[in-house]
Amino acid sequence: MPLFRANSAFRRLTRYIKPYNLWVFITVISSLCLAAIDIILGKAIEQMAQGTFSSTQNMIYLVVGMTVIGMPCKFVMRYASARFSVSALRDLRGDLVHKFYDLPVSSVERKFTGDLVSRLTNNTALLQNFFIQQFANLFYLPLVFTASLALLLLTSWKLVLASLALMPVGMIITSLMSKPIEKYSKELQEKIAHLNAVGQDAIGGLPIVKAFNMQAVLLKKYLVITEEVIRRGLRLEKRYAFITPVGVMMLATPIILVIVCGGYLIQQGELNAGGIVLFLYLISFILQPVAMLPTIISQMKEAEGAAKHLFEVLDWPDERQDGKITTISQNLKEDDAESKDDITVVSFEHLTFGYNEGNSVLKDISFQVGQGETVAIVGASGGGKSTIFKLLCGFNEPGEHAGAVQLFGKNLTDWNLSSLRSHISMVSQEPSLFPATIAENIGYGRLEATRKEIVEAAKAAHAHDFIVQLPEGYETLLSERGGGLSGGQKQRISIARALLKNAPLLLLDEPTSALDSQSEAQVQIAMNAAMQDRTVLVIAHRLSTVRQANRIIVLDQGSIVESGTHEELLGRDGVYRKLYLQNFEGQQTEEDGYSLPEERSERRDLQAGVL
Ligand SMILES: Nc1ncnc2c1ncn2[C@@H]1O[C@H](COP(=O)(O)OP(=O)(O)OP(=O)(O)O)[C@@H](O)[C@H]1O
Repeated sequence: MPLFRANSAFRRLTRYIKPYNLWVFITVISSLCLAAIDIILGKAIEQMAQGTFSSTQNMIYLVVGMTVIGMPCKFVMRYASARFSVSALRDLRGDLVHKFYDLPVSSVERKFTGDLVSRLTNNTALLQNFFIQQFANLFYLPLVFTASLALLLLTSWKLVLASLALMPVGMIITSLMSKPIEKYSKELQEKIAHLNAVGQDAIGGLPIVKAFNMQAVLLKKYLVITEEVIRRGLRLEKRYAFITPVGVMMLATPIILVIVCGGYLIQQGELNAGGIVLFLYLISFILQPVAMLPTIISQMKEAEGAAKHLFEVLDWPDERQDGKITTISQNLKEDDAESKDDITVVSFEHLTFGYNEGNSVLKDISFQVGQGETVAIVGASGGGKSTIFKLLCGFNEPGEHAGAVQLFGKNLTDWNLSSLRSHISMVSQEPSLFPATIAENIGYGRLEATRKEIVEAAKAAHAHDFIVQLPEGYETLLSERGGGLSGGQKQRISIARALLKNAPLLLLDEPTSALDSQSEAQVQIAMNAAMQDRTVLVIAHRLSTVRQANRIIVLDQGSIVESGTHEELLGRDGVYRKLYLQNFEGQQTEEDGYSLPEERSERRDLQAGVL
């Protein structure tokens, strides 16, 4: 049967159903009981019509008895099939979410979020509904069909043949018509996923959409995809519409044939009235499965399409799970003070890296960051600053012969990625918040942290004061976009999270978004707290940050063109000086509270072109 052919999506689904075999068993047993009840009643009706049943009173007892047993059977059948379907699909959803976390960041970046969410919600719902609605039928219908057919064949094989003569024709037509349903359904699911992606992005990017008056353009795009969804949906529905009258025809014609041909057989003395009554009662149990067959086959194909779409995700390659290094080597431990200053936390050795073959984003990069050092990376947009961070977090990995990246003295490729990340705190340019309370958002930095530690981290990040002023304080529920909080407040929550994690290496991507000067000053203070006594690599956009750094690395189109302290670099007539003149000189450094008097005069000097 194609349903469970080797490696088919349904076969893979059975793995999810297996743990709930008890509920599957209950579903099967209750559906078989229901089939048995129908057959017993059919037999009794035949005997009644033939006048061979013991008494009318016994018949009533039998009908009432069967109904009393049948009703709970129906309940159990429906509940048990829902029970195993919901449980199995919950596990599958869990595996999918787990899979999303196991996927390399680089491969998820290329996918539409809406598409992944749609697979997780729409496709699993489709499968769940199929199992709830049709699974029991897969047992009930064949049994009731076979038993009814056997009884009717024993009564009059001629009438069986005559009444079901057109059945094979209907089945062939149905089978031919339902063939493309699986393909159509998969294509529809893909389009729905695309539609969800566009819809989700419209909601996520609402401020920008409005600010740029992009509503009309995006709405048009949405409507074009909606049209496409409708077109594909209707193409699928057309198939169902073709199949439905065939089903009706298959249901109606045998009954007419039973009456016409049965009457003829009675005239010929080959059948009695009881036989006709039995036929009219039992034929429905033959016709019902046959009439439902097209729907079941179509829904099955649709479900198979959805399952394939899901298993496709589960088959995407995972991020590597190997790597024997799981902790910082002994020489980095606090108590080993001797060589502390010589310890290299980050080391890039002649690293060349590109996202696409033949297109190097980083070219022959070499630099080191020692323990306790703060190193700032500066450079024009697109120069490769964030790519360095992505490499350090293992989101992307360098090729085999393209130089080396070492963290805490070990090659990136030898590190177990999850362990490596537990040694790194990261604050990204855009604050990343999750749909959870503020306390939870900070607490994600260290799951075992106590409330006291969370509050301390918030205080250190200068977030505590505004948090306690919120009506629900630390229990304020945030949306994933942190609605209700200012940009600077969101950033300080992200910094508090990084502070709580207290990892030995801090990667800090300074926010460039226009925060008002007060917010910016507070974020700056929070950042300084985070940088205190830590090894920090910071993508710097602010003068006060570069001035604090022990060393500045200047990236230009993927290459390190200069490196040194702020003063050293200003002394050279190089890229840094140009950047300084372009970007830093206009900054309101007085407001961040960190500008030095000589900085202001220096700026005047630079403006006058003296330096
Ligand atoms: N996932 C990716 N796939 C392909 N190319 C990428 C990817 N991410 C970045 N790039 C490219 O790599 C180059 C460096 O990007 P990167 O984000 O590292 O620059 P950046 O210096 O951090 O820029 P900015 O200051 O604007 O954030 C750019 O040309 C960018 O287009």
